[in-house]
Amino acid sequence: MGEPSKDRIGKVPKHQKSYFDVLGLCCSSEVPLIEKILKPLSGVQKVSVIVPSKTVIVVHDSLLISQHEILKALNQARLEATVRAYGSAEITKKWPSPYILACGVLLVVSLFKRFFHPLRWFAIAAVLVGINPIILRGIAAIRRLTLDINILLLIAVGGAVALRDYSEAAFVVFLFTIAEWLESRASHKATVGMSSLMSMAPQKAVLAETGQVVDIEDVEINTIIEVKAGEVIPIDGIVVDGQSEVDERSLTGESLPVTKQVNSLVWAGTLNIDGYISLRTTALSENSAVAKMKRLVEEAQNRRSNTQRLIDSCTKYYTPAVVIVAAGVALVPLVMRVNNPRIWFQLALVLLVSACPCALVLSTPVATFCALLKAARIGLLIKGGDVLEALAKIRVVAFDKTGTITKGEFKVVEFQSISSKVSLEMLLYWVSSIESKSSHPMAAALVEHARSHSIEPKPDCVKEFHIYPGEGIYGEVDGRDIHIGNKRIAARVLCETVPNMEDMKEGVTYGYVFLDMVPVGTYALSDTCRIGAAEAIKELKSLGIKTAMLTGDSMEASLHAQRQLNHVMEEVHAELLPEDKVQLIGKLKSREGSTAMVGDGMNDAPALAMADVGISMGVSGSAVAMETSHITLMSNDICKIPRAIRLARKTRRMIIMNIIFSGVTKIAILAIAFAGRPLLWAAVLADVGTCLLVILNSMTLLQTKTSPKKKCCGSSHKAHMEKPKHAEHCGCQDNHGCHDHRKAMDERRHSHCMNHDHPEESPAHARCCQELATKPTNSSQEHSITITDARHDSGDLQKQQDGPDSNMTCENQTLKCSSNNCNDKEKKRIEECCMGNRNDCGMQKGCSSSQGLIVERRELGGCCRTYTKACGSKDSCCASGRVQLPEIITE
Ligand SMILES: Nc1ncnc2c1ncn2[C@@H]1O[C@H](COP(=O)(O)OP(=O)(O)OP(=O)(O)O)[C@@H](O)[C@H]1O
Ligand SMILES: [Zn+2]
Repeated sequence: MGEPSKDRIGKVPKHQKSYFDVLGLCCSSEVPLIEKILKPLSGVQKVSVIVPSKTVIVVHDSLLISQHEILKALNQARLEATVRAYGSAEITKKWPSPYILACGVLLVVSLFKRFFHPLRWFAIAAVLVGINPIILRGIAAIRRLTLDINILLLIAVGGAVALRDYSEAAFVVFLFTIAEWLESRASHKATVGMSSLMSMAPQKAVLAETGQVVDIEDVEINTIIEVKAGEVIPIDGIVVDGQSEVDERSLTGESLPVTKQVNSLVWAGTLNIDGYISLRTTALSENSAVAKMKRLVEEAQNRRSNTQRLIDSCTKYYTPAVVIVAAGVALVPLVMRVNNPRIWFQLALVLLVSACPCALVLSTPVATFCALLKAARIGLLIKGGDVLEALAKIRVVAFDKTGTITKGEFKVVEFQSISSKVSLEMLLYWVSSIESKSSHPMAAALVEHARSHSIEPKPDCVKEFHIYPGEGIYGEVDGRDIHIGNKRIAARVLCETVPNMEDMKEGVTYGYVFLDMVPVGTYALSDTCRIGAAEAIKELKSLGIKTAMLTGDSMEASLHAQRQLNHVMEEVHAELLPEDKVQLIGKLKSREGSTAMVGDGMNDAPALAMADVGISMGVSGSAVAMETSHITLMSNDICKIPRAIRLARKTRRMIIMNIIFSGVTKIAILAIAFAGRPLLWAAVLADVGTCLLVILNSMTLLQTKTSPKKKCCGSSHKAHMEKPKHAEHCGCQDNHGCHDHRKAMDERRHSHCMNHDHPEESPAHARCCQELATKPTNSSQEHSITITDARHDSGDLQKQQDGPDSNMTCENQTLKCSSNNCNDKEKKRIEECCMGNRNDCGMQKGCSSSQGLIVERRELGGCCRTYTKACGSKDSCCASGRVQLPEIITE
């Protein structure tokens, strides 16, 4: 991170990234040409060519070479390049050029030569009018000593004219130019998708102190910047002032706004919907999550898949080979003075045109490009075509437990001192101080537990600190050696007898605190499964994929999770060290075949790297996991895994289809030609037509839903019938029915609608808010449907986990509450239930004190907000937060 800022201070080289739309970029056989042109230019550092969207990205030193000079170099080669303004995709020509149209008209006129013979000269005119761009590009290709489709076509046209087949020549010119135009129109759509990714983050930021507008590249870490309502957040940061709803769709694919307040993390490229916030930046703009995503998507385009490599290396020999054969077919009969050399000559021309492997070369990259784009739109970052290919072949998916299958939001069920010499306060102080240095999800819960006992952790008092992966942590506080962790850590401190905790609640994770070699404290933590988890796994099963759980947690805790999942997981492996996970992945690979691993933490990174496909959770997840993985789920929604696999399989089918299609048409044309009917126009039509069809076919990947039959939450649920209504309600397009925090989301939407007005944003949205204002009862009813359903989704699981009451009751109560019928007794019950159920309202997570941990705030967004805004007092969170709906609106 130090390097770029040095650059800035020194002001010497200024790296610039320029985007060019290059219309003359027809297939990937032109990629080496463009590289040949640009790479030798001084100041050009990196060139990437994205064929499907006809984009060339150049990283260059703007002092040595300007955008304009690069443009000139490209256009000298007749590549029809234009500079793309930041993020905007140029609208390609709506209509074909007048030359193409004139060419077409002249051609049609010439077809009447049967009735009036001189009309055939119109065909020559058509050729002359239309051929200009082909000639120019052909000349440029010759200068570069390459053989491309333009030259092949020129030979073919010249040959047809020599044979006095004027109409044939005109047909070839017209078909080729019109098809090119069609292609550029088709790929424009892909370009738009691509640039919508690129334009996500704005280029300027506003400094909060001075109001000065600066380039985002010049913003250092820890700068305070401001973002007004309706603006896109320019750089990743932590909110230091204000609160707002933020639309994170561009990053996570989730369409419901997330509430942000002080200490929330916000990401560049997400939209601040309705509030004024100022934030402290946590990254340089080039390292923000969205910049990383952009980089990855761009790199993904350049990473060729195996199929593509195969095709590319074949076509290297294909074109010259066909040209040689064509020359042979034309010349040999001539030399041998056969009777009818004309037919052989025509055959040679057909062969020449067929020598262009355009469609074949396009078939993989275009499909891959569309699939990657589609994936990015639903919040899945796939790092390349080869990953997509590997994903289609997956036989087993292994999941890490904590933070992947489960939410990773632990509750402290039990925390006690077991030594008469150590008070509970002392124990809490030691544990929280040490844990505050750890990023393990358990650490957050323990720290929060101490806070709830009014004990502030003092990380500064921790002298030594060490993490034992899979075991726990060690720290030296005020001269005392403290170990915290599981049974393994007991062995490490040579403590032989671990306190017995068998009578604790089932399914919790036990932990021990050791002072030197003596156990002084015990605790138990519980975690719950993500709501979509069981469905996601079931869906994988329906795709014929095996699933396994690999966890560092105890056997009891993992079996408990397995029970929550209704035993859908085929294998459960517990108490694993990071290296055990790697070994197991290796075993799964050799036993079952291609294996994917899904994980979140640092401990999983080696296993993620070992797997054929490593999938990491979330932008907020560990950076190491994101780097080593092949796929990143931008939201923590594991339902997207079966979706991704479906998309990958579909893409594979698409590619195979494309290859067969383009191959078969070529062979058919050649077969007809050899059978004695060499049709030049048919060869051109087949060539450009297949190109076009391959593009259009791949494009369907962008449009269609990747989960056609079953959504992972189970389509039988009522909520899915409600979804259209729901979607319309807030103006959101994406399906988010199976979202992990459906309920929380709904609350967010709810509070979102209650707390702002911005009709200009989206009419549907405004309608939603109006509806809420005028018909509180109605809307809360709709609200409650979703809640019921969320409970329904996880109903069986929750029952097993918490016994008959708690969660379910709480939700039922809220349900009643929100319909405005709460009596005091009920309210009381709800309060109690909320107290015991932190995930519901976030009360005990420090919401009210506005000092909660960042991650928790992020997760708890909606509730916190409703809560602080509406009721302001701890005890009435769930109870009155929603009941007071109408009042808030009139407020
Ligand atoms: N910071 C910590 N504080 C307390 N205990 C810890 C800590 N880190 C690890 N442990 C203990 O070590 C065990 C294994 O941790 P590890 O990170 O390998 O796996 P995990 O996060 O529990 O589960 P998974 O592998 O499914 O993510 C934990 O279950 C916990 O008991
Ligand atoms: Zn919605």
